[in-house]
Amino acid sequence: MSNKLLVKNAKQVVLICNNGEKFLTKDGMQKLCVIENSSLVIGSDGLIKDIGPASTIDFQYAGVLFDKVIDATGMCVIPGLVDAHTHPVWAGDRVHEFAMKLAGATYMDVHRAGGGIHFTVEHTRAALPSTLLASLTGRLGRMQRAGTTLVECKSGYGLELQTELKMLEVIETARRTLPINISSTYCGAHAVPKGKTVAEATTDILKVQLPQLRERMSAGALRVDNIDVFCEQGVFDLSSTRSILQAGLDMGLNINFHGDELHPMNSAQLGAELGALAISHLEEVTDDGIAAMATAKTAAILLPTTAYILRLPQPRARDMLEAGVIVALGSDFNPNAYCCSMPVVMHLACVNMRMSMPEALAAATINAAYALGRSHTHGSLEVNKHGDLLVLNAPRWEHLIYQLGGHQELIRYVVIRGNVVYNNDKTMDF
Ligand SMILES: N=CN[C@@H](CCC(=O)O)C(=O)O
Ligand SMILES: [Zn+2]
Repeated sequence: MSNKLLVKNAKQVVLICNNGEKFLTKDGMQKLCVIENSSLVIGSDGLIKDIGPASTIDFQYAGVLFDKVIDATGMCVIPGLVDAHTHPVWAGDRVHEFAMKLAGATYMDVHRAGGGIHFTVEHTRAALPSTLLASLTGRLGRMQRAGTTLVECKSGYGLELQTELKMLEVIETARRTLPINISSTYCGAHAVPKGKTVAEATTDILKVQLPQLRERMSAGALRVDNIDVFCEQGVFDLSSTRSILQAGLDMGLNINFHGDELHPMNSAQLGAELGALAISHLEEVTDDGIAAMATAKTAAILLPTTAYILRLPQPRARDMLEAGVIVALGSDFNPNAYCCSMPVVMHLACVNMRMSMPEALAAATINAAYALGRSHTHGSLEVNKHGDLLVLNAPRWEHLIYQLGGHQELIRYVVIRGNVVYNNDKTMDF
């Protein structure tokens, strides 16, 4: 059988790491593994078969058949980007709320007034699965064209069994039919539904929603990877968060939840204690929380768009990095933060959170893959990992971050498992 793809003669190939690391911290994030004038081979199984100097690969593969050859002369190759936090299934946009927030309303002002998540819940409950699937497909396509090849997708705009399952089923259909890799998250505790107390909502999740989910998962109808809770004042408190996350863990789900966003809740300490794979947001995390996450190897998924749009204090990326926390990035795509682009997210992380460009790229590849439990197969260009990569029309990879909003011109090809899923022949010469 012929190999799927040869990407030849790239100016730079950014491997990220090359010793099977599952994540990078501290100095490891500063010194990414980059090789020059190199080629990469993806085999018939869609996995990376070989990476090396262009002349060596030319010699070794002389006469070997490839389904496709990309001449990457003058271009760069990086791993496909990993978006570790999105809410992409919903109906009803919130452009009107953006205007309210620009005029001074806070996120919780809008939420308490029955808008925010509640507005989206109302529209998502009423939407047909086919409508949700069509908009999800469009959004995932946009993300893919911006370089995302693995994305976490949450439910959480149902807050009751039927709509939560509808959302997870829509995500499942996307996972089975689209090329983009998906990590699916049950987020039934995204808000306390109108008319219910926290205790009632928690009981519904524990006694109704999770058992039904478990049943569908064991029947093979649904694959769900992670469990999420919005642990926040006025949403789910620490003790209800604990019981929901523990129940998810007992079902085999990875813990990956919203914590310490608007108030210090000790979410980081709770996550570390429960062995959470990741906690998102953390704008209000304490020093103790940071230390607990570093020790537990719980990844911090930082979301630069949230702090930017809501004008919140920035997450303390530098303190986390210095403490040895595994820092990852996500777009937080949702009706509040309408951003599909990880290159924009990396740019914001560098400018507003003071990360370096190598740190941002490590956070958007290997560390984001770790946060989703996928860093053994994704997040770096290493032999036997998935052949998911981007070819950039630029002589140095840093252009993808430096050129704010420039990804539409810079990304020449997006490749998933050796297949070109986006060929941007409109790219201009550098
Ligand atoms: N903070 C909670 N959840 C989302 C926002 C969801 C929404 O506003 O619809 C977030 O991560 O930013
Ligand atoms: Zn979120």
